[in-house]
Amino acid sequence: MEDPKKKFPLDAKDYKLYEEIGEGVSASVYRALCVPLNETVAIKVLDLEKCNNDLDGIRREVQTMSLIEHPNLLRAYCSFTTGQSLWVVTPYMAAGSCLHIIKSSYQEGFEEPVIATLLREVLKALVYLHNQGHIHRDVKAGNILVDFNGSVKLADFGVSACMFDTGDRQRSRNTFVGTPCWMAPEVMQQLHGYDFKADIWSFGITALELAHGHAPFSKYPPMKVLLMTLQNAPPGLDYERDKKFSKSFKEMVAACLVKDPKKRPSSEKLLKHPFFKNARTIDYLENTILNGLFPLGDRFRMLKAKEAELLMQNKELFGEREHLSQQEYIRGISAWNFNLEDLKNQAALIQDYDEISNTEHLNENPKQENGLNDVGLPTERPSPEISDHSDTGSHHEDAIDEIPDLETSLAAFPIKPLQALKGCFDVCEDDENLTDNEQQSDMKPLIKAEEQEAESNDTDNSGQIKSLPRPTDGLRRYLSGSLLPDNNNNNNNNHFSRKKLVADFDRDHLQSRFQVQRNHSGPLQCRQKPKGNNINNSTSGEDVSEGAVVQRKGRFKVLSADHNPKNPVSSGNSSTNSPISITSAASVLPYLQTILQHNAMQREELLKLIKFADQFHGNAYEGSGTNGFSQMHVNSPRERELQAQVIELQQSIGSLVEQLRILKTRNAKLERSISSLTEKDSIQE
Ligand SMILES: Nc1ncnc2c1ncn2[C@@H]1O[C@H](COP(=O)(O)OP(=O)(O)OP(=O)(O)O)[C@@H](O)[C@H]1O
Repeated sequence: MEDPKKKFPLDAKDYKLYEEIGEGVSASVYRALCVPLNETVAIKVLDLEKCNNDLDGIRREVQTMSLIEHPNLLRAYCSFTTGQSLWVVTPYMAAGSCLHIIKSSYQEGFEEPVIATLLREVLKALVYLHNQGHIHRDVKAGNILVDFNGSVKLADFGVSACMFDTGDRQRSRNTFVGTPCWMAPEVMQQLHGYDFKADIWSFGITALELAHGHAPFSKYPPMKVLLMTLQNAPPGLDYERDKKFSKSFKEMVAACLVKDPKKRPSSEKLLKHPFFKNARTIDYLENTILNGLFPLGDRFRMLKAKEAELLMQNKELFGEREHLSQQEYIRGISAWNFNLEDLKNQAALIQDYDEISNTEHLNENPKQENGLNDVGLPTERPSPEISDHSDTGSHHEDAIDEIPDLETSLAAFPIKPLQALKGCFDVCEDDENLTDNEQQSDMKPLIKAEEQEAESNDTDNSGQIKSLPRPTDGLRRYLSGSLLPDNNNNNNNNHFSRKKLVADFDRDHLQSRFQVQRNHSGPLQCRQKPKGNNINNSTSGEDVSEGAVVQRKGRFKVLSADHNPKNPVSSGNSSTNSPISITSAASVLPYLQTILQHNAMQREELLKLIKFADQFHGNAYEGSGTNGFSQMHVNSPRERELQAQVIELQQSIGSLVEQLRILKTRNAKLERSISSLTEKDSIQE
C-alpha cells in the first residue's frame, strides 16, 4: 500500500536512473531508485524542448496524476524539471503494460478470467474518474499497467479531460483525441461533442484487444481505421471465431460497442455486468500471466530489438520506400506521427475512384440510404447480435472486403474528421513547381507496393512477396505500438513532407500561408509556436483547419469543434477565425471537384451508350429526345431488354444530373464564402 505521506524528493540527484522500460509518443520511461527513500520508482522523462509550447497540457496531466487517489489509477508521487526535461515520478509497475505482456508472451490474447480480472480493475478506475468528472480518453492495453503482485493501474492522463471545466478546457471535449483504433465514433465525428461514454467504447475495444492480442483494425492505417469505425458494424466477439469466450463476455463487449453513446452503459452500471462475476482476485494474475515473465527492462529491450530487426529486414527487402510503409505497420497506430509518406500509404489503401464507381454500394437497406442512422451516425450493418455473430463483427473486422468505399464514406462521413486528418497534413510549398503528373507518378509506385502487399497478405498466392518475411498478422499485430524512436526527423521524411499532395492542392494552396511546423508531440498536448508565420496572434498560428488546434496527439492535431465554420466571426479575434474558415471550405473543394468531374464523365458515357443503342435500332436520335426511347415501337425481346436498359440509363442520368446540380449549387456557395473570406482576410492584412 502506498503511503500518501511519503515525501519524494524534487531533485534529480536523489534518483538513480536504471534501464528504459517504456516509450510513448512523448516520453521515455525508466526504472529508477529514489535513493533517500530506497524505493524503486518509474520516472517518465519528457523533453520539454519538444513540447516547448504545451506546458499547460503537461501541467494538467501531472496535476491530474497528483490529485487522483485511487488504487487503480497511476498517481504521480511528484514531478520536477531538470535541465530541459520534466521528470514525473510514479510507482514502478514491475510487469509493465498489458500491451507489453501481450507482445512478449500472449500474442493471441489472454484467457477470459484474466481479462475479466484486468477489466474489472480498469473499470473501477473509470468509475472513480467519471465520478470525479474526468474522461480518460485513452483507455487501451498500453495504458493498463500491472505490478508484480497483480495489482492493476490505469495510466496516462495526457489526454484526459474534465467534464466540469469551463472555457477553453471545456471546449477540448469537442476535440479529436485518443488513439484511433480505440476511439469512439462520436469522438471521430466531432459533431455533438462527447462524454464519459467515449471511455466505455474504448473500454470495449480494449476488451477485444486483450481477447485477441490486438485491437480491431490495428493493421490498417489511420484514415482507414476512421472510415471503418464509422461505417462498419461495431466490432465484437465473434460467434465462431471466439467460441472459447462466454456469452456474458460477448454481451459485455457488445454493450460497450454500440455506436450511439446514449445506449452504452455507464461505467458504474457496466461494473455490475454478470461478466465481471468471472473476475478473480489479483493474485490470480500473479499466478497466471505474470508467472515466468522476464524483467520488464529485458522484455522492453527484446521487443525493441525485434522491431528494429524486422525494420532492417524490410528495408533490405523492400527498399527505403517500402520500408517506410512497413514501418507504418510495425510502428502501429498508437504512435502516429504524421508524414506525407504515411498519408500516401493510406491513400493507396483506399479504393480509387474508378473502382468505386463500379462497385455495388453498401447501403442496400433503403432506410439507410442517406448513410446516417437516427442518431446522425453513419449507418452500420446489423449490429452483431450475440446469437448471430457469425457474419458480422470481429469475424470480418480485419477483412479487406469490409473496407468501405471512398464515395460512400464521404457521403456518410461527416467532413470534420476528414478535415481533422487533412489538417494534419504537413505539406509545404517548397515543391509547388512539381506538376500534378509528377506528383501522381510519385504516388503510383507506392500504390502498387501497397496493392501487392494487400494481395500477398490476403491471398494464398505463394509469389515472391508472400514468401518474404513480413510483419503480417500475428507478427504485425504483435509489434503494433511504438517501441522505436520516431523517425520523423530524418531527412528522408522531411523530403517527403515537402511534397504537395495531389488531392489536396486547393486546400494546400490556401493553407500554406498558415502552415505550422510539424510537431512530434503526443498525448501531453504539445503545441508549437508557428514560426515565420504571417499571423501575429500567437495562438492563431495553429488554427489552420476546421477548428482551432488545441492539441496534437501524435499525428493528429486536435481541433476544437466548437469553432463554427458557418460563423467565422462567431467569437474572439476575427483574424483567427477567417483563415480557419477559408481552409475548411477549401478542403472540401477537391472532393466536390472530383465528384463533379466524375459525374460529368458518367453522364457522357451514358449519353454515348444511349446514342449507340439508338443507332443500333436505326432510329434517328435527336439530342434531347431521350424520352422517345420509351415510346419506341419494340419488336424483339432483345429490343425490349435494350429499351429497359436505356430507360434505366435515362433515369440514372436524371438522378446524376440532379446530384450534379446540387453539388454545383453547393460548390458555388462554398466558392462565394471562400472569396468573401479571402477578401476579409486581405482587408485585415
Ligand atoms: N509506472 C510505470 N511502470 C512501468 N512501466 C511504465 C510506467 N509508466 C509507463 N510505463 C511504460 O511506458 C510506456 C509509455 O508510457 P506512457 O504511456 O506514459 O507514455 P506516453 O508518451 O504518454 O505514451 P502513449 O501516448 O503512447 O500512451 C507504457 O506503455 C508502459 O509500457
